[in-house]
Amino acid sequence: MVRASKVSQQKSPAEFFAENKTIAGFDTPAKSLYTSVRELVENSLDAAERVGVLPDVSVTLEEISLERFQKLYGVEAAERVDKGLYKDVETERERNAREKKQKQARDRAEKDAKKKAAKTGESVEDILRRQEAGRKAAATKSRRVFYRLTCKDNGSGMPCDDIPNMLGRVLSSTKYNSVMQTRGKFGLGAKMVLIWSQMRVAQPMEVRSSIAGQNFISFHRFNIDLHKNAPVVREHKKLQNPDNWTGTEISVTIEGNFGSYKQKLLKYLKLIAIITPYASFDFRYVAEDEKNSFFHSYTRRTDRMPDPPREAKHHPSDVDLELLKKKIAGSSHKKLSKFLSGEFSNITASLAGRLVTELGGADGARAKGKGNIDISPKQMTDTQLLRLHQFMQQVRFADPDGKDLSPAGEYNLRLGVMKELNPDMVATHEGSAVALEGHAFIVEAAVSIGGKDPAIEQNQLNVFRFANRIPLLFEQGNDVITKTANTMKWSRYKIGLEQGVGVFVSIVSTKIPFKGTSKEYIGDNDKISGAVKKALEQCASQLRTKLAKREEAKQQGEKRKNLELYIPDVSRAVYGVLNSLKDHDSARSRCVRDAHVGILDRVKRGKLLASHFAGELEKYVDKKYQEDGLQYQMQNKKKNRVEDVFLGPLSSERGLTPALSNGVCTIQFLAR
Ligand SMILES: Nc1ncnc2c1ncn2[C@@H]1O[C@H](COP(=O)(O)OP(=O)(O)OP(=O)(O)O)[C@@H](O)[C@H]1O
Repeated sequence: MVRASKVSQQKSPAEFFAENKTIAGFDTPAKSLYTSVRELVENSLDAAERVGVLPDVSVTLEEISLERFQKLYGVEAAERVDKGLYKDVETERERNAREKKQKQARDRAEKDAKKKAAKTGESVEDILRRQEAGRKAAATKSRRVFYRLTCKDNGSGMPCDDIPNMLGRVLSSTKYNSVMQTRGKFGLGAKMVLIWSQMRVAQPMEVRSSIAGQNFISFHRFNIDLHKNAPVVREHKKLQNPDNWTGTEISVTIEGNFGSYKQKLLKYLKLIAIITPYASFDFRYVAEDEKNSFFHSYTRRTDRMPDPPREAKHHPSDVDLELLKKKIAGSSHKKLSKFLSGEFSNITASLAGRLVTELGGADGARAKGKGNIDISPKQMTDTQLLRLHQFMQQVRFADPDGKDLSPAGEYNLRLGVMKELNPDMVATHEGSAVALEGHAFIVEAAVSIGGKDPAIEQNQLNVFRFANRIPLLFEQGNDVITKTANTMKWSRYKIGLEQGVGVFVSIVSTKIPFKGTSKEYIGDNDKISGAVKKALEQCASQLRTKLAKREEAKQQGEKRKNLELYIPDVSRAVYGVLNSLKDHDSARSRCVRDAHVGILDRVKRGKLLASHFAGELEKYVDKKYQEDGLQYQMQNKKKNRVEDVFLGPLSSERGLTPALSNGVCTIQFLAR
């Protein structure tokens, strides 16, 4: 018989997430390293944008080998005496088994290498050497490695007293209680970085931060007491701030595996640079072996930051009873109608009046002559509240308009794609706001064709997803954006995949319906899918027009080239005929009209050569194509065709002198 445990147990949120860290994106050491960088970078961007500052974010990742880690933190292993205790010391049996296995693997590899060599012409030795290098690299990847991760920004900074709570207490955030587009959402990310550190490294997090107008930098070192879900501050001091720096620098030591996630991490940074071209990102990797260190800089390409997102009110259709009670408790409205119009979006004063009258009737108050229900919300009984909530679910409210959202904007999206990937062609579109469960969302998209960047693979659709301007890199196949992009009939728009097509979709909303707390993908949803499709179709139609124009220009060019090809032969032939006629008087009288006598004379005197004919023919071809071009433009004018023209930013940075361009031409201003 199994006895039910009599002792009831509770778990703090910190303990829960420590035990279930996978749901927050902290799976393996490699993924945890990636997620840690991501969480800190996204907090930095939120912090800068919140105060309207162009973000400068720098990330440093310093590799710390196991040996150095042990020395650094004084945990060097004592000399081994009882060797049998250690799992990395082989027993006799284990060694024999390993050697046997290795021999079998070697024999197999040799056999395979011989087969491959016969096929490819490569030498067996080369193949084996490469395999050995691969094995060594895999062995390196499986070694335990630690990293000192530091992320510094120029954002809002954090009030000194808030730091331990905001970063050392799970489920604490300044982004709760507001209906607002933010990257952060759960009040979890930075704390998970510390919890991950505590689980493998047990070192505190260090935070330096200063807010505007503060003449010192606050410094904190702290851990989380998982059981109490509370910060444990180990050191707190005020440092001098001679440069009046505002921002935050968070530093933590974690276990990780950069080798396995290097490409993922760099892709993440590239994508975040695409969607935030007004930010500058530095990524410095400091390896144990200096030659493996590197530095990547993603430069700011515009000072035009999207208007920051604004706090919106809750939409009445997305309000549950608990939220209703909370809002009532926190409000000072004396009348229900004022409460409704003051606290919720899409309820005007007149609608609030209608709602209250209707509610009074339905509630029986009006029918019983007890006056209406426009009382203080705080005096409402539980039944009245339940009734109000149900009523709010039945009423048809206008959708939220999305005015408080902050999409990257077509300009930024185009600029980001151009600066990071430099494709041959790109089209962008920003859709209008759509509502989903009381939250507005906007889909913006870019579709690119070609380019040499390895991020765009040829012969396929390369889908890049963003949600609230965060790149989403995992669960690609399950995401609504990928699924929608894959159902598009690209050939209908004359878009072939040969050159590699890039599909960039960014969704912003006051509530992104992520699947899970790790914010990795958005599940299937008809409304989102419909809006994504619409945006992609718009981009695809623009590209079809551009491709048609390019094809037309190409054909013109080819025709011209073909004509030009004949010019030398034709000139030589004409000259040859004239040259043979010049001395035959009978021919002159029979075939040559007066007007041509001069030509023959000039040929005879050597004043007219084949090169002159070639020159004239070239002039003719030139003129013809200028006239055709003019005619083409006139036709377009008649059809009142308007071309999109884009003006690049005035910047002295390399490769970005301002340019006016459309599908036909580019005017480049040279900065002097
Ligand atoms: N670099 C920073 N600058 C200013 N404030 C910060 C910074 N990093 C974190 N914060 C503050 O700490 C809070 C907690 O951050 P945390 O990453 O734990 O959660 P979040 O960003 O609110 O949500 P999510 O778990 O979805 O990322 C944030 O809401 C923010 O107020």
